[in-house]
Amino acid sequence: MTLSIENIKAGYGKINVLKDLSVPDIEGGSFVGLIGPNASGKSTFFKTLAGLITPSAGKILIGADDVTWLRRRDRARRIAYMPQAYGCNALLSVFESVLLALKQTTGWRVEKDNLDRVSDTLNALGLAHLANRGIADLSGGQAQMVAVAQTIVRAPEVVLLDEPTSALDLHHQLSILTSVRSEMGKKKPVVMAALHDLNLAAKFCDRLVLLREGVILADGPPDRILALPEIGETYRVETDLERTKRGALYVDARLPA
Ligand SMILES: Nc1ncnc2c1ncn2[C@@H]1O[C@H](COP(=O)(O)OP(=O)(O)OP(=O)(O)O)[C@@H](O)[C@H]1O
Repeated sequence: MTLSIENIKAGYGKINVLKDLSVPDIEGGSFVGLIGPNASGKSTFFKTLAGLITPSAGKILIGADDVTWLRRRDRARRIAYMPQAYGCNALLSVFESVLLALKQTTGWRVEKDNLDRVSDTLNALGLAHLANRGIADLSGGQAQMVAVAQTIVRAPEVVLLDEPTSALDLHHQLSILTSVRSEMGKKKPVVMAALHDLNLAAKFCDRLVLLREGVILADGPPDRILALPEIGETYRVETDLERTKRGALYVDARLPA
């Protein structure tokens, strides 16, 4: 399975945000980082892929299927989206909320298989100990990890995570992205995550797409993209790309003198 995004234009009413945006040939099983400064259009891009915004031009293809005009509910079976704001005050336990996410695009009859799938997802993300907690009573970081569970539980073909680590401490940033990667090993979905931390993006992503003002400036492997002068220009900082002793990429950023 391959996801291809071709010449998408989209925005809000007369406000044009995404200007002819193409991301071709994203192979199933790859983890793509969407990077770019505040207001560059990352969430708008995800909302367009998820069917919450209708593009004025362009195509979204999963394999040979054109899903651009698929109804939102049908599309949700194939593309799961975790928005940036995910708060919930419902009187549901964590387990129930993930089960609800699993069942929202199918009938409501719950099979044992569904319960196993919820348990497996919570286990995989290290959240089993929270299963019976009320979702309204979680910390910000716990709620964010549960939102990731709600997104990946259906094992869709495309997973869109809008800043999945913004509320997480260092340990949980690494553990949630490691778990997402290892879950990907099974069904090989395309995973796209909007990430502000370029070092995390370098560590986990196979490919980075750099967005500025609704235009893609660069698209390629992290070691090439993060070395481009466009990175510093886009974020309005000075950067150097280094390799640590362990071989990891490290973006050293500072404000211009
Ligand atoms: N509902 C809306 N109506 C009008 N304009 C909007 C709406 N939502 C977003 N925008 C505008 O679209 C542009 C892109 O916003 P978007 O949320 O896609 O950026 P982003 O890259 O996700 O930003 P951030 O990193 O700050 O989350 C911004 O100029 C924003 O003000």
